[in-house]
Amino acid sequence: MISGEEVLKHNTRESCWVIVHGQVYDVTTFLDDHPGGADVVLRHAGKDVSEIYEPLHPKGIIKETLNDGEVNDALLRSYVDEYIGADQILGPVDLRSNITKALPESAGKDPASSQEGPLPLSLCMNLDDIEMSACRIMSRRAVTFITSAADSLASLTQNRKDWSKLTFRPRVLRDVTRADMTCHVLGKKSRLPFFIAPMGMAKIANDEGELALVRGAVANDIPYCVSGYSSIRHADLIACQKEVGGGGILWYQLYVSKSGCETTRQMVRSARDLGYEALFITVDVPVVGKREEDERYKAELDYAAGHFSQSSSGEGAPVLRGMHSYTLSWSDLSYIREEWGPSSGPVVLKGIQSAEDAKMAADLGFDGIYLSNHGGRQLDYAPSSMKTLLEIRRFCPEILDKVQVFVDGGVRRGTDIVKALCLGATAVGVGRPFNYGIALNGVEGCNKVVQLLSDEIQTTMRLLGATELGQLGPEMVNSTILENRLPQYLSFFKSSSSPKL
Ligand SMILES: Cc1cc2nc3c(=O)[nH]c(=O)nc-3n(C[C@H](O)[C@H](O)[C@H](O)COP(=O)(O)O)c2cc1C
Repeated sequence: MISGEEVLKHNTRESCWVIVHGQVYDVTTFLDDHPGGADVVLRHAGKDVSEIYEPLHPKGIIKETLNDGEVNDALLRSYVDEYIGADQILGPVDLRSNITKALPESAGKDPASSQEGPLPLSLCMNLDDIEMSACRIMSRRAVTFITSAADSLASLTQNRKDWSKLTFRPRVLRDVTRADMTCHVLGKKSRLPFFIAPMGMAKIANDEGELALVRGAVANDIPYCVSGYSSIRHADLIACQKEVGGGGILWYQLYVSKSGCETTRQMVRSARDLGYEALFITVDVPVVGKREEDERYKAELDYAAGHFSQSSSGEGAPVLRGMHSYTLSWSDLSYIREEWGPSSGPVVLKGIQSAEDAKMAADLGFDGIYLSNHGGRQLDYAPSSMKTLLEIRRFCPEILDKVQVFVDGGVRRGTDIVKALCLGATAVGVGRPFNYGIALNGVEGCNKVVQLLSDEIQTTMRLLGATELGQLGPEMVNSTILENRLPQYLSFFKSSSSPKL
């Protein structure tokens, strides 16, 4: 048994201990690999961090990891095994001793303390109402994490603006009693042509986290692409899907970790064995973008605590934010596909932002491409998914017959979704609004987001003169403004060599 006083002495970068649920861990060597950065751990070094740790990490992630043989969620184990060895569990803390507790932090005033309460869901008329209402009740930490985007926010704002630059060309005098929104995605039928985009750490928005999103996906029979950084164990999400009736479609989103090929293989294997129906490999995060509001928030906490960054990287060291593989290349995708296996379901590349890469993915036989700039969180001034889609239509339209195309970023209206479908998208991803929905009222909030979008899609279809999605086509949209802004010259005109997988 280790006393609380003893643990408190280990509060530096050289020796950093923490207590989680009664166990003392030496996390010194893990500091630089902590996904949230070393500073957040160092701020609480020597203390009992259970209350802060709990909402952000899947239950039992450390304990089960170290409990050999009893782990059934290798997706988590592979990650933690990599960083926390058995010798880093130092033993139970003496509960009679003086234990210093780290309390959940908040920099500045939480929106939750504002006088204005949330709007009841029944008074939310669109996704902007849902966002405004959720931001009134979420902690500042949650608002910061969910809303933040890269640098000058150019990609973030352009995402929304580009949807508004497309206008419709409706046909009238058609019988539109019926408006069938069924769509076929990656070999499955979905009731609606949109899905829940992958977002890590959903527990930051609501205690149920990803479970609320799984329940919502099942209840509405739509796909949910679960983030590899889920704050609920993947095994529990799959179990939940079965418990609530087995509808919906769950896809697994993979981040390739910098810790190497074996970790990645293990994650892919576990996702496959758990029964995820498709693998989405995120390829736009060799490093994490410079999300200044996130960084400001952390800096303010440090400043308030009189704690200054103990970052180990010296001056002049390369800035490689995050813990993803920054060497990931086209040729690495072959081992990932091989591990997933040919009969385990489709494989899609998420984060494609140019016609060249779209063509490369199609030529290499991927089942889908997911055009996305990560909700403006990665490269500032990256193209919106709509610009990339139009670029593909102009420079390599033949690939639209070979791969399914997913788009996301700034989608807040049914009209945005219909525009994307008219121009060749198979289905459309919606991110932040689902986090805002569950923040307001768990699965009910998720259902409300689905209901608002589905109502808007149906109405748009009817007003366009379409009774099923197959009738939507490019002639129903005027995209001239965006087409005039497309690049003139693409690199694949000069290169004949594509990598082979
Ligand atoms: C809070 C948050 C967490 C995210 N986490 C992931 C993730 O774990 N994996 C991933 O591929 N994309 C992630 N994304 C990007 C989304 O999948 C999606 O591309 C983006 O949110 C779409 O833009 P929208 O939020 O404007 O709808 C995240 C986005 C947000 C806002």
